[in-house]
Amino acid sequence: MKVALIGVGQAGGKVTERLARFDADMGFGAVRGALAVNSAKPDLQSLQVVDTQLIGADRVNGHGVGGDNELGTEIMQSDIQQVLGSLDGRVTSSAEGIFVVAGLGGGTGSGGAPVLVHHLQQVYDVPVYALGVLPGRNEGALYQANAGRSLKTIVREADATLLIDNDAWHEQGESVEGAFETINEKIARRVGLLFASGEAVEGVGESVVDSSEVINTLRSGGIATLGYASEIASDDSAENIRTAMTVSRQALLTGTSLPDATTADSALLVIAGDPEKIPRKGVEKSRRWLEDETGSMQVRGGDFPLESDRLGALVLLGGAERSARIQEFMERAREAKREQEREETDHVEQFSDDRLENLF
Ligand SMILES: Nc1nc2c(ncn2[C@@H]2O[C@H](COP(=O)(O)OP(=O)(O)OP(=O)(O)O)[C@@H](O)[C@H]2O)c(=O)[nH]1
Repeated sequence: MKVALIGVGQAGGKVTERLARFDADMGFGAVRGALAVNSAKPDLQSLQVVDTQLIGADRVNGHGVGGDNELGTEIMQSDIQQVLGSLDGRVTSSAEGIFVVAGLGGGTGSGGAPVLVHHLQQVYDVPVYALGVLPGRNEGALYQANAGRSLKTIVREADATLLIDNDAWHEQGESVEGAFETINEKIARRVGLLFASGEAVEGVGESVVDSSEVINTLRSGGIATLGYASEIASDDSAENIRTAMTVSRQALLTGTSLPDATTADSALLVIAGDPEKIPRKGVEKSRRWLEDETGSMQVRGGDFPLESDRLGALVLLGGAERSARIQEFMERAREAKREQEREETDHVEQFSDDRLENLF
């Protein structure tokens, strides 16, 4: 799937850069243009391969919005024409979709990404998707509350929102902050493989996945998730039947970007590996298993021929917002918002509390 990427905010920019690099290093050619937009100048200066656009300089002078996502929204609204102008030539006629990438818990990305998606929808005919990063459980209340509001708005505006939970793809024991590098790398590899599905394919066969399958799976709208797992493959494809099943199961159950999200409206199973080693029977079995597990009648599938000694499974779910994980997150975000409001009232009330007398 040929895509144009726009990262908003610090996380958005870093993830976009990783994705663009992975795609270029692998020679896939799926990323057709990449731009990072931010109100913090130093964050943009640290990026090397993507083009950059500073916004809100008149309001925050290149210093970022410090987690104020309402300010992030305002800044994007005021500078939207500049951002759309910078995209001229990047969203070429070859892009089949646009992805707006952002950490939903901060300020610039959280507030700005939904506005950008809204405007892109008016300008471009191709689908506009969001790639949103949810704060981990241990991140503070401000992040949770920001992400709740941002997610609600971006889901309304985007054709689909692919969610990555910051708790999902890091190693046990690693702090979330220390793990950003690991998480970003995994996002780049997994989402990068999804984009490349149907691109740069040699010896196209009937079973090879086409990028329209990705678009059709995302047509369910709402929230999408992506899972991945791989194992060393045997040279004999018959011996890989069990491997195909194992990696498909792991991709959905333990390798997913949004843990515990298994109920979905649609799904796509991509089996990546050396075509000689991909077991047809194993692929069929895995697909039937995925139908049962997701409860979806719309399970698509296809191969992604790759030179590799491993067999990998990518599982994309569309319309996964009914999952318990999303409900749990939204409750966390609402509680964080209530907590913030209580603190604000406490701050005001502590000066009207008459247990301390005024001086005069
Ligand atoms: N996966 C991942 N998440 C990140 C990264 N950097 C920040 N985050 C997450 O993104 C959220 C914060 O968003 P940022 O992108 O840092 O904030 P911003 O949009 O630049 O907004 P301001 O700094 O307030 O202007 C938090 O939930 C972080 O955990 C990163 O490199 N990778």
